[in-house]
Amino acid sequence: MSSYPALRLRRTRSAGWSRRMHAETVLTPANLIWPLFVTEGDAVEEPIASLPGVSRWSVDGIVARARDAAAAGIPCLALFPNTPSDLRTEDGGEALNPDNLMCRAIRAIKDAVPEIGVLTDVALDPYTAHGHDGLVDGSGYVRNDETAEILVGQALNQARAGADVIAPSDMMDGRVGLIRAALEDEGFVNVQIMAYAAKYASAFYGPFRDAVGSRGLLKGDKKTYQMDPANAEEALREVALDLDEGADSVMVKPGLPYLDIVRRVKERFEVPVFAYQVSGEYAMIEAAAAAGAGDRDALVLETLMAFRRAGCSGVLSYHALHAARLMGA
Ligand SMILES: NCc1[nH]cc(CCC(=O)O)c1CC(=O)O
Ligand SMILES: [Mg+2]
Repeated sequence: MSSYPALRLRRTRSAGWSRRMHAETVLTPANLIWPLFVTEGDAVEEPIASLPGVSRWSVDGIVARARDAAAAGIPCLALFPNTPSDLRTEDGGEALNPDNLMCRAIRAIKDAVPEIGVLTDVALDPYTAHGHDGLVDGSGYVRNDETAEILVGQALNQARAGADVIAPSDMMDGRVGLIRAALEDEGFVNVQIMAYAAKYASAFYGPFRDAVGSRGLLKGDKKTYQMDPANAEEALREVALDLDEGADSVMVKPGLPYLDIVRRVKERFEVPVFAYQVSGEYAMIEAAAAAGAGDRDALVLETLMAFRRAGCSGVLSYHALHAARLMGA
C-alpha cells in the first residue's frame, strides 16, 4: 500500500476543499506591512515612474492610505520620506528635526488611525546630500560610529513622534544596541526594534531610490556597509548580533532571491523573521504582468505565499493593499 498505484499524492489535490484542508501555510492580511512614501504639501500625489501604481503622498494622503490599510486588515505601515532637496545636507541633520516630514506623518497617522502600527526607517539616505545612509569621510567611506550616534538621535526623534517599531536599515555595526539602550533610557520600553539585520548591497533598490529622491544623488555604491550577495554565513552572524543587541525581530532584504537566508535564519534562531519584497521585485512583477508574461494577482499572491512558506512572519510589500483586498474578496 505504500507505493503507486495505491499511493497517489494527486489524491488530496483533486478538489478545492481538499487542497484547502491540506494547505500547510496560510497567508492573511496580518502577514503584510505596507511601505509608503511621504512628500511635502497638501493633497499631493506624485506617481513614481519606476514603481508603476505607487505614489508619494502628502501627509493627508498618507492618513487616507492608513485608513485603507486598516480597513483591509493590514496591521502595520512602513514610512519613508522624500525630503525636499534644500533640506538634504552632508550630515543629514533634518533626520533629527522633531517637525520633519516623517514625524508629522507619524503623528497624523497615530492621531487618526491609532489601531495601525507605524514602523519607521532609521538611516540617513533620505536626508543626506550624497545619498548615503551615514556620514561620509573625505575618501567617501561611511563612518560607522559617528553615524550610529546620529541614528540613535533619529530613532528617538521617531519614537517621540509615536513610532511603534524602529527599523534601522543602515547596516552600521552596533546601532541596534545603542538604539535599544537609548529607548530604555527615555522610557520607550514598548517601542520595538525590527532590525534590517541581513541587508544586501542589491541591484533591486533602484525604484526605491527614485521614490525617496536619492538615486541621482548617490555617490558610488553601498558595498562597504551592505552585505555581499555571495554570503550566507555572514547573514547568520549579523542576525545573531542584532538579536543579542536587543532586536525584537529581524529582517532579510531583498526578498525572493534571498529566501534561503530567511529559511536558515528561521531554523537557526526561531525568532520572528520578516522580509522586504523590495522595489525592484515589485517592478519586476508589474513589468511581467504588463508584458502579458503572467497574471498579476496570481504572481502577487504566489510570491507572498512563498515568503510565508520560507518562514517569514510577514512581508513588507508594495502590493500589500492590493493583496490584502484580494484575500478579503
Ligand atoms: N536605507 C535605505 C533603504 N531602505 C529601504 C531600501 C530599499 C527598499 C526597496 O528597494 O524597496 C533602501 C535602499 C538602499 O539601501 O539604498
Ligand atoms: Mg549588523
